[in-house]
Amino acid sequence: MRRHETASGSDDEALLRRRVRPADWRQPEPKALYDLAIVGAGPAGLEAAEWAARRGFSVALVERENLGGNSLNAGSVPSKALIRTAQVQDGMREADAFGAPLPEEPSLDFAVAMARMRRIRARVAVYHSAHELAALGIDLFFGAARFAGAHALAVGDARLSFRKALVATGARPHIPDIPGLEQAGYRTSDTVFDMPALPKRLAVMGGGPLGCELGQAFCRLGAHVTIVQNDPKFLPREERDAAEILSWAMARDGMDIRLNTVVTGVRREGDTRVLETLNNAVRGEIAVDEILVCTGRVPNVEGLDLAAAGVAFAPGRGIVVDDFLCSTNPDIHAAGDVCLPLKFTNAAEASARMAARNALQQAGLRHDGAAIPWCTFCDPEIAHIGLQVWEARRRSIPIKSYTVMLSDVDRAITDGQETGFVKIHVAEGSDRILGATIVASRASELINEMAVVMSTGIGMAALAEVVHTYPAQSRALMLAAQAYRRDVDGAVRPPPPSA
Ligand SMILES: Cc1cc2nc3c(=O)[nH]c(=O)nc-3n(C[C@H](O)[C@H](O)[C@H](O)COP(=O)(O)OP(=O)(O)OC[C@H]3O[C@@H](n4cnc5c(N)ncnc54)[C@H](O)[C@@H]3O)c2cc1C
Ligand SMILES: NC(=O)c1ccc[n+]([C@@H]2O[C@H](COP(=O)([O-])OP(=O)(O)OC[C@H]3O[C@@H](n4cnc5c(N)ncnc54)[C@H](O)[C@@H]3O)[C@@H](O)[C@H]2O)c1
Repeated sequence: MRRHETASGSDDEALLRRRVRPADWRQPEPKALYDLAIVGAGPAGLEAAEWAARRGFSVALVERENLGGNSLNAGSVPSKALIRTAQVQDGMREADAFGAPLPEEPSLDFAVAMARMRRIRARVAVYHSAHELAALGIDLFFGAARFAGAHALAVGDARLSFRKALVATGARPHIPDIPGLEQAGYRTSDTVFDMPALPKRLAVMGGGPLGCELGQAFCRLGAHVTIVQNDPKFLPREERDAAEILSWAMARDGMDIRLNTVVTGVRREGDTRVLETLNNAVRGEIAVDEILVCTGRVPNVEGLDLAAAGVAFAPGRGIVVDDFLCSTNPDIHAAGDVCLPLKFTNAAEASARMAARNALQQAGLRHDGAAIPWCTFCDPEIAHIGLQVWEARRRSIPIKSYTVMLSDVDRAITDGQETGFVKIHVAEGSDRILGATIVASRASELINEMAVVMSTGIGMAALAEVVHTYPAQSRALMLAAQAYRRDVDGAVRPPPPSA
């Protein structure tokens, strides 16, 4: 990062546009037949296009908006850039406790924070820019694609004939049908990164990864945030103790938490938006300046004329695919948010690589979400891979869990980041690791060690022997594995007799 950021972001916006949607782009002359035609250039479409082009297949890639899709333009990248500013703010508030008091109260220049986010977005865009893709030999078309038969796409006047196709059209924010919401006005992840000023009062609807990440970030930036979740807990996909730590952390930050609460209506009073809520039988109201809707995402299947290609889809679920990511048309696969229940950038990329290999090389790879790690980038971060405890119970899989609290990990203590735990689930009677949940300041990094361990089949016995750096938070994983060793050994063995 530059030492002195400025609020001027127009150069970065122009740079971003040149990379993700150049104004002077000339559509290529379509080839007679493409090996692979891809609809959508988000993480899934880009991954498949680059994988196939590098192996010599002819590729057409169609994007109706901006290269990079949701992840680059209004998802992972801008959100993490803003979350980093929120962390810096929070760190300054804690500075006294580290013996490094600030000379004055920390303040925030929101315009500079947003300019930094735009600069980062433009910078990251370079890796998959239009010119990079063209240099790889990919025929890139801008425009909305629709199927014009089982083996053809139409983009404006162009007709793209293909041997195989991949639908990677992603998803968009789901907007709940709440009386008055539309008239009152709201933001979603598509528009929140364009906010000109930090709202004084912000209501976040939805306590999934999106609502929790952005809610906590805006709170730390200085907004008064009320988060409304219709479920009894945040992050319903996560284990209860992980979600409870997050609830506690958000409350400590000063967020107003409304669990088990539904918004029944919204009205506008001048510049104020008033949410009418219901918690059990109790009615309430929340007055705010902005509403951020974070209530899930719905797959983009409209306007594709999927019926013309014999591709079935289910409302809410998206394109129907089999275990090999093949749609009901054997020559059309799908990948990413348009067909997966786990809507993450890494899942989109992994599924696209697999779909491309299945389509073009008949690789026969079976898609299995169990190998996908994910993380919610709150403080503390909450990461998971593989089996959940509730899932094991539902499927009657006997498991044993080994937990290490971060407050017992030296590096977490030295850093003052003791909130959280590492929990590894093992198949009972063996050392086979089936899943892990990590709540820690760096859970997004720690979970990748579990991904390596699980994908290579390393068990708890071997993990206990792997030498980790000292002090490091990742030693928590080693300590959990050593707890397993002590468990199976029955007791700590006596030291060997001295020679
Ligand atoms: C705020 C936010 C933060 C997130 N943070 C993370 C994170 O930290 N980590 C993580 O792993 N995931 C995160 N995600 C999720 C992640 O962004 C998505 O899972 C990912 O972008 C999905 O990739 P995709 O390629 O399937 O779809 P998308 O990124 O949605 O791309 C699909 C593309 O298809 C195009 N398209 C659609 N229809 C057509 C058509 N008819 N013709 C041509 N083009 C079309 C769209 O314009 C779009 O560019 C976040 C999401 C949000 C909203
Ligand atoms: N770090 C990450 O990987 C990351 C970050 C942000 C988003 N994402 C992905 O983007 C997608 C969208 O995220 P999301 O959090 O919006 O979706 P989500 O479906 O995971 O969570 C939405 C939450 O909103 C709640 N909800 C639904 N309707 C509501 C209503 N009317 N009022 C109050 N609460 C309501 C639900 O109970 C749910 O917990 C997800 O698939 C997520 O995985 C990932």
